[in-house]
Amino acid sequence: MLKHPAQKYQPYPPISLPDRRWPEQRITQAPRWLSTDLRDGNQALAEPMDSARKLQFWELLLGCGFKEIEVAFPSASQTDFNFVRQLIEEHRIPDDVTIQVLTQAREDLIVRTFESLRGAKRATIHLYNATAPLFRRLVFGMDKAQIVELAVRSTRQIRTLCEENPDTLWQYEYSPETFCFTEPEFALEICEAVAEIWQPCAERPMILNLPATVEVSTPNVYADQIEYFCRHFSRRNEVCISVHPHNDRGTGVASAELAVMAGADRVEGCLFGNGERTGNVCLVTLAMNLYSQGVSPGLDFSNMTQVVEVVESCNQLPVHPRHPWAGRLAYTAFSGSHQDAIKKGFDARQPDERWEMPYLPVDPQDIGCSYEAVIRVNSQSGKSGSAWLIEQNHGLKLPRALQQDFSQHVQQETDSHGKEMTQNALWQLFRARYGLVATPHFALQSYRSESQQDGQQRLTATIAVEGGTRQLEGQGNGLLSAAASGISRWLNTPFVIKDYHEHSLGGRSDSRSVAYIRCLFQDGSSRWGVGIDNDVARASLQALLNAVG
Ligand SMILES: CC(=O)SCCNC(=O)CCNC(=O)[C@H](O)C(C)(C)COP(=O)(O)OP(=O)(O)OC[C@H]1O[C@@H](n2cnc3c(N)ncnc32)[C@H](O)[C@@H]1OP(=O)(O)O
Ligand SMILES: CC(C)C(=O)C(=O)O
Repeated sequence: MLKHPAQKYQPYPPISLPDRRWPEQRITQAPRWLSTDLRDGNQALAEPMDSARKLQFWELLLGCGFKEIEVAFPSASQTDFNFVRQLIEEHRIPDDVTIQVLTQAREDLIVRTFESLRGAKRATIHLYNATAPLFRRLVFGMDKAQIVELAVRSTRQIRTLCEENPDTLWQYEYSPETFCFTEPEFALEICEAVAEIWQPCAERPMILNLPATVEVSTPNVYADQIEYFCRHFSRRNEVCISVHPHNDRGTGVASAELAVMAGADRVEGCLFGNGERTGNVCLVTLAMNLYSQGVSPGLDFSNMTQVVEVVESCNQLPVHPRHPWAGRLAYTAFSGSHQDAIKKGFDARQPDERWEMPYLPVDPQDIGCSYEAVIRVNSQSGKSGSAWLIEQNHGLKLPRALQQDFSQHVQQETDSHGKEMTQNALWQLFRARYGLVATPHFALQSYRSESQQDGQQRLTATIAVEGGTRQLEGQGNGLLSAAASGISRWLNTPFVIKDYHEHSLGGRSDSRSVAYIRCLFQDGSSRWGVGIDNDVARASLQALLNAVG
């Protein structure tokens, strides 16, 4: 890289709009959406979609609720042409959906484009030509007037062809490609000239699409350009202003949002930001950003996992695991303090309340995800993460001190191999540590307890130990203290019960109880045991045996 990049690169001059109004605006309703996955997305793939993949993507877009879909560049390839024919001839286009196709401003290509649309009930013809100085000079070798004439001539041809095919409800879209680095006055001039030919009105709808073909400025500059255009375009009320942000600087989403604040009515983009170079703006992100603010996006991503799978398969490109809202790690916390806050959030949550959840701006269930992936455990995790998983998967509500104790074992384990602990591995570790195994070291077989006249309990129990059995006898002011005194004598190890907790195990079909006991030994060490049984007394006694076993 250069030490002095200014010798090679310069910023595009920002527009002067000191009385800009967009910073005060709020987005309170969704814009019109156009998916260009099957056109701009498709043209950026190493292997463009065949008709089967296009059809699968088309069905997905309909399922998500898109009403405007750019389906092809019909004059580009037979595949694209045939796809448009297939949609029309097989009556695959719902009445409330408009297909859109793109063409260059070239007579033969426009004719071919119209051929592809024969018989369509409604369609948008999308014409583009680049307007920026660099492209005028380098690509077209034309001056401003010639560039305007190119757009005007093609618009006239398109209008004539539309009039010759009155059975289709036509909409016209014109894109001054490279709008974002075209002189603002010239972008206005060429759009005025095109609109003069088309004569937009309710019967002849028109979209002016102002693309950030290559994202070259900060999003506020793009917003200024859009606001300037909206304020100065003479037929503003007769046209729909659309934006088409690319993502070269990684700020495509911000550009689109600020452009909508600046007056844009419509946004073109692709699912998960596929498209030329670093992609088109991601429509999933835009829609979910609105949703997270309580604004209905008019698109449905209730089954986000399926949307990701279909898009990955059609584009043959992966969706990044940390992609906003949709990546498989987008709702996952590995780190301890995040997990702790999330667990507290879920513990405090009341049904039907407004969503207030630390680190989770939307409820993963709204997009079809379970809470399972919300917390995953590795060496960065603390007590709450493991406790959450044990509770979610097995219904055990671990007392705080046991959470801390278990967390140390988890930490040792994850530090030893440096990897994530699966939910199963976590549960196996818990069982092994606290005695929830098929044959505990000391296993309660049977017990009998009697209340004495002096109020004391007398306990007699049979314990399976190392292949044999052992009789245990003890007395105390309750069942557990009777067991503790018997065990102390038997093992010749004095200890006291420091913690005792029990609860029933959740669901109606589950009548079991779980007991948690911590024993404090004379040398200051302490150990936890856990017992689960249909009988709460048996659960407690086994928990005690597990703590000392
Ligand atoms: C920003 C965007 O995404 S725009 C959409 C881009 N998408 C695509 O290009 C995908 C489909 N394109 C294609 O299949 C081909 O480019 C075709 C069929 C359209 C045209 O193919 P070709 O005739 O071989 O031309 P080629 O691809 O080389 O295009 C360059 C020519 O078109 C001209 N051109 C480029 N854009 C336009 C336009 N919008 N209107 C008119 N002419 C244009 C160029 O000036 C150049 O002309 P020249 O050969 O006289 O110098
Ligand atoms: C054709 C236009 C809208 C385009 O794709 C772009 O400018 O990126």
